[in-house]
Amino acid sequence: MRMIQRSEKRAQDLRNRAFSAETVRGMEHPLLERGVPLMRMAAQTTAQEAIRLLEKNGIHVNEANVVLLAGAGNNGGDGLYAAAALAGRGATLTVIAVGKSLHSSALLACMQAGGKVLVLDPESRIPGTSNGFGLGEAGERLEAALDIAIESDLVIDAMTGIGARGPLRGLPATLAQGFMKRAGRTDQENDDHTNGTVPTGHSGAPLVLAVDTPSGVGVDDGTLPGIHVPADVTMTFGALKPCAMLPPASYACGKVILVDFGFDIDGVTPACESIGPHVSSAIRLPRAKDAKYSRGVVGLITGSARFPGAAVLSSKAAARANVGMIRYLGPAAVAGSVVSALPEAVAAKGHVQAWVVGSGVPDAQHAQAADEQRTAIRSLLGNYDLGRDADRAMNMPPICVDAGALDLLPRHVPGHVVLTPHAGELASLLRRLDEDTTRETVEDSPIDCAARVHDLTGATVLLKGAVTAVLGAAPRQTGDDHTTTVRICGSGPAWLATAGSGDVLAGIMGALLAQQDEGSLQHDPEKVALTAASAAYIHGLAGQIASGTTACGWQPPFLMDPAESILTLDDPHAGHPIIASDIVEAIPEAFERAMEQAR
Ligand SMILES: NC(=O)C1=CN([C@@H]2O[C@H](COP(=O)(O)OP(=O)(O)OC[C@H]3O[C@@H](n4cnc5c(N)ncnc54)[C@H](OP(=O)(O)O)[C@@H]3O)[C@@H](O)[C@H]2O)[C@@H](O)CC1
Ligand SMILES: Nc1ncnc2c1ncn2[C@@H]1O[C@H](COP(=O)(O)OP(=O)(O)O)[C@@H](O)[C@H]1O
Ligand SMILES: [K+]
Repeated sequence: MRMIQRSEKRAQDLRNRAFSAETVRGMEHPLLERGVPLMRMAAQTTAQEAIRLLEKNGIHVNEANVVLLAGAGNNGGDGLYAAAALAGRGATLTVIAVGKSLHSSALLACMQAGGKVLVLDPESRIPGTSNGFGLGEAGERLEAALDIAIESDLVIDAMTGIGARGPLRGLPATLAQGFMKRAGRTDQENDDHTNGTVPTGHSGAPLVLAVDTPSGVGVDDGTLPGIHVPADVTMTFGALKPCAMLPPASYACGKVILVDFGFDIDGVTPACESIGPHVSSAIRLPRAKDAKYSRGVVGLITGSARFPGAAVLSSKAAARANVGMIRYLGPAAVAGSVVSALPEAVAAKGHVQAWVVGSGVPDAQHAQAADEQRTAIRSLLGNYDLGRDADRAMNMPPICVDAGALDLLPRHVPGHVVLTPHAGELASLLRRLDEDTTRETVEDSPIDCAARVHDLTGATVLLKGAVTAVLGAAPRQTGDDHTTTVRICGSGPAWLATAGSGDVLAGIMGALLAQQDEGSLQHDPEKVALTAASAAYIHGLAGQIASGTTACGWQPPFLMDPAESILTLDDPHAGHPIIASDIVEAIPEAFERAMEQAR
């Protein structure tokens, strides 16, 4: 098989961009026209990974019991050829046919290699198998299929790939439901399997290898619309699909291996993108002629008598994140704590290049009627109200609106207003905008909900989570009156879920906004989104450094060439607990690493 020619840039683009199913089909087309055997390439690499995965778990392929869940489409075809290769290497193979038909030549290959086929649909017409059984027998066959699947070493899920439409239905849904129940696998458990680690021997249940996409995930929108089969490893072909990048579907993919088919992705618009490779463009290196003011000044109205720590953490984080100075402008008592923890902080008014407001400030529900901080923030945010004075709003410095300031946001603001809610805060924001939303809705459809807030307010929205999503405006395309880019950042380890972590992010955000050339963000929402995502990336990297792990919310996939044999995939160190102050300490090294990664 031919080797793929791949520049470093193409490798980065492949690993950090995901394309819709339709776009992927468009990229497959010219290769299929030229007779490139894509299905064989997909199958061969899948078989290789199956062997590696089994061996990693102490099972040699010729002793392995493998079950293939095969759908009627080409995804089933990929799976059948892969399974045939495993049977050819001595594995005991059972094919469970969930559709009315199977890819005929791939099925033949399986049968010739000694695979047994168990058909579940009484109305199926599959050559070489017994047809025409009744509903009673169908039920028995389903039970038998589940028994075999649960007792196997490896389940290869080839029910649906990019041809999936809507939630899983019919026999694939029933089978998935039964399998998940017997395996005792919950979504929660699979969340724990992300972060680039392959679980070994989870409660004796079989390993799961997904072909192209786990069956049941929302391929294009990254949702989990119903029952699905979470995978330990997903082998995906040609290019990443959004489900391998966007939460919550990305959590169901496990470790992702992308087989490079040689698609020409240059100039093809991705559906979503991970920030990784672009972070350094948001970092302004100090210059010979710099003085502290030209490196950027951050103004903070954060913390409160109740949460003075948030003022300290956000100020310290901003001060460490490559700016010339920070101004702390909260109440005198809190300013005292800030200055004693950070003598570098200036507690006096003056010009700033970016603002951070709201971290550790009470929201409307918890504040006293005349809360000093909220009054100051309300008055500052009023300047960003496009409905009041658009010129003024456009000329204000960029601002990070966090936590308690989110409910003070004017209805229409420019893109250089960056909101940093977590799921609960985004739900409250949507309710304030008259949308009936709960935290659960946001967790189920985070991208959709964040896009909604961006559409309704105009602000750039950074929704925090294990995978953080940034929704901001994209350059307008001809014919479109509005487009939105979806950027994700998955550099943060789960150790970041600790009190004050969000305050640290807000500080880093203010510092990154402040160090962009003055006036450059106000008319460049694309750059704002990139800067916001970069702040989340550095925050995540600092979390990795502080906790001693490289396991994180989203890892770019491993790239594999069809001609390659077996990859070595190391599991990351688990790391150790941290407090928010540890993240602050690690910020300078995170900057260094981000710049090194760009070289
Ligand atoms: N083009 C190529 O040569 C290459 C393609 N490649 C591979 O092909 C895959 C795409 O193949 P595809 O287009 O055949 O669709 P596929 O994912 O098999 O799904 C169709 C089947 O799913 C079923 N189904 C759908 N929705 C469902 C639901 N909600 N619930 C239940 N069932 C549902 C649907 O049933 P139906 O709707 O017809 O009843 C039909 O049976 C791609 O992901 C990659 O793996 C690679 O090998 C590279 C070369
Ligand atoms: N499981 C996780 N994995 C990775 N990062 C996480 C996880 N949970 C939270 N984080 C990150 O930690 C930060 C928590 O912020 P926030 O919810 O505002 O907490 P707090 O208010 O306690 O500071 C966010 O940046 C978020 O993305
Ligand atoms: K699949």
